[in-house]
Amino acid sequence: MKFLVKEIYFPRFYIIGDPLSFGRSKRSIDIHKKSIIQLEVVKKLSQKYGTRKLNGKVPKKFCPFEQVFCRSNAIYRSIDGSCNNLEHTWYGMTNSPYKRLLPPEYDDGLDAPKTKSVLENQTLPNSRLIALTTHEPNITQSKISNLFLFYGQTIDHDITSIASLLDHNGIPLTCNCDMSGPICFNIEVPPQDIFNRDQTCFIFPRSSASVVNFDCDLGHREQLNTVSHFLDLSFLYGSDSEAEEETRARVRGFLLAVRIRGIKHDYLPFRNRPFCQGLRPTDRCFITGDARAESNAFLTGFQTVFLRQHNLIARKLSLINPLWNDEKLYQETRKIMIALNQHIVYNQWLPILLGKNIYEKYELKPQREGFFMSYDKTIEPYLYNELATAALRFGHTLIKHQMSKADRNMNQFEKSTTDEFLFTSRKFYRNGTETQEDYMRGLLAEDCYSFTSALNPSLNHQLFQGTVKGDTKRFSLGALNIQRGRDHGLPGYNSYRAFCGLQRAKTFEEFINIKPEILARIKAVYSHPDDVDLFTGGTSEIPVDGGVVGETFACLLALQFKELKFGDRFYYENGKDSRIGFSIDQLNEIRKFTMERLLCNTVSIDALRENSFLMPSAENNKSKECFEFPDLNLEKWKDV
Ligand code: HEM
Ligand SMILES: [Ca+2]
Repeated sequence: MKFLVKEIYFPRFYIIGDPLSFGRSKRSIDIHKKSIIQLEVVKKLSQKYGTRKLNGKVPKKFCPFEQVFCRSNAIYRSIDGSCNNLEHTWYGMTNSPYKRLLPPEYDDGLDAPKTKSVLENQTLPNSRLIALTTHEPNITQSKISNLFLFYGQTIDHDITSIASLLDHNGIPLTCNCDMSGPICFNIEVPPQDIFNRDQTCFIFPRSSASVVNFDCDLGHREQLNTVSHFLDLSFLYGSDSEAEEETRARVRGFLLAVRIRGIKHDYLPFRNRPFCQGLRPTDRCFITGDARAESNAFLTGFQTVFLRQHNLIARKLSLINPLWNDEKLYQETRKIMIALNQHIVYNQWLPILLGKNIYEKYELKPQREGFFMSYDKTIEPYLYNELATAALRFGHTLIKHQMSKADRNMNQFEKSTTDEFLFTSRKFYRNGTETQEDYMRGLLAEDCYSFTSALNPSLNHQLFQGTVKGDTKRFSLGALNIQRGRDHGLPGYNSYRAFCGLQRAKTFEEFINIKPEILARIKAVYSHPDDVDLFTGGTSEIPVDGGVVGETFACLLALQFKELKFGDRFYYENGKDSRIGFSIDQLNEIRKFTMERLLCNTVSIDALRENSFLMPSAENNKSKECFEFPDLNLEKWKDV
């Protein structure tokens, strides 16, 4: 095995030891500190003046954000998303706060996690009790492939990573069961939890705090997104220049990769061993644009697929344009890659997620020809807090308890439970190089669960059991998602129903798009319809016609992806600025590209279903040879 360029000593590191604290960025430390000061002041002011709607700004000295200056003639996206919007240069950039659809409902109106029921003097039910009652596992089948699901996670990692609390050295703050107060919002283990009787709590460090926006308006506790909010493949290229530097090979536009003699595919490069903390000394972990790439084997597979496709395009472009230097090759390849991915998201993934009606209503479908001329600079292309904390987590309910790998003939083998796929990068090389291909083919060969509130037992009862060295603590993903919503002060599910034009329920029975057997579980644990948490209510809905998720999540997701399209100056179809966009010939090449072609190029595979996001049981989804899926003709990028 050899590196594309020599192995370098990388100063930046990710610690793999703490599975809850992925959103790490040293910037968040300063932002958190200043935001906490601001919150204390705002709390005092609101006590004194009795108002929660405070006008005014944080004094400049205490505002963690500064003006972002841009080169007006830049023709490529910046690495952190800044300068996308030329009037509001910070819109959507790395380390900026989430925005919200509805104002938060913190207990004190500003900062304290939500614990109160709408019923006087009552508290919300324990998050773990809800997870036990309503997210109880069951077995379902679907027409959707695991590929659809884990591509979803890959997309999520492009657009959101909630900042965790870090100490001044950048190490995540952790909690123990005796701690409470500003940092820990632990979940008590209820007596009904027969799976976790040996624990007294599930630890829960709160998310890092931010001021409410870049302008530093006085206001409530907000949370911080540590990746660029745009769909710009930041999981591959990084969300800041440090990460970009790590991942680039600085040769012919390539990303750093490992080549193995006699094998045509690239592999993710290794991080030097001292930096794989939490893993065993002989284990290896990878350099990628996103710290979470290690968190499960399928996600690592997708990271590898995108790395391979980047290097394939860079290599071809360097032959077509021999005079282009590394920088030009890298930037042009990155631009094409981001476009290909946006095309797959908008053309193939979203219609399945949302169903035809909502997909069309929100104008998400790419055009068949011509340029898109509706870029709107007034849109703030930020992630909504509600999406990061609830709606984009829809995928958690689709993850099977057991998943298998598949060989070249798509025969499944070696079924393993969810837990066995987590933090398993070491396995990728242990049995030769086929392992990674096997995981990717496994995604194609199997369906995921259908959308119900159920979470598989590994996730709901024993998350991370045994995956993290020296730590036997178990978590519950259901409880974590609910608690995260409360940590962020999210209003209840009923408010989002109303936001999306559904009826606001006055009684549980008015949740008419929730199946009676699920509703019975909700009623058993909640005292009032307004108390139902967004994750729980959203995942309990019957899926929309022809889509994967229910009506409320579909509405939230559609709105988010609409804004990421209309509010992204570099959206691949945008023809308003010819200096930054593609030529019409190039754009038409991108329009030919599909997820199937991506896999044919990057995974050892001979044939694929016409729509690999769907199982063969879906109508007319026949298998096709790879050569039948067109690739883009890079000659259209030849300099003349
Ligand atoms: C084996 C697979 C998976 C595991 C073990 C897992 C586990 C987790 C955990 C522990 C968190 C952090 C929870 C918190 O502290 O608030 C998280 C966050 C999240 N997960 Fe998953 N997840 C998996 C797959 C997926 C999939 C398939 C999707 C979507 C299709 C998804 C979407 C998300 C999103 C959007 C977040 C929030 C990310 C952020 O903004 O920080 N996950 N997941
Ligand atoms: Ca991004």
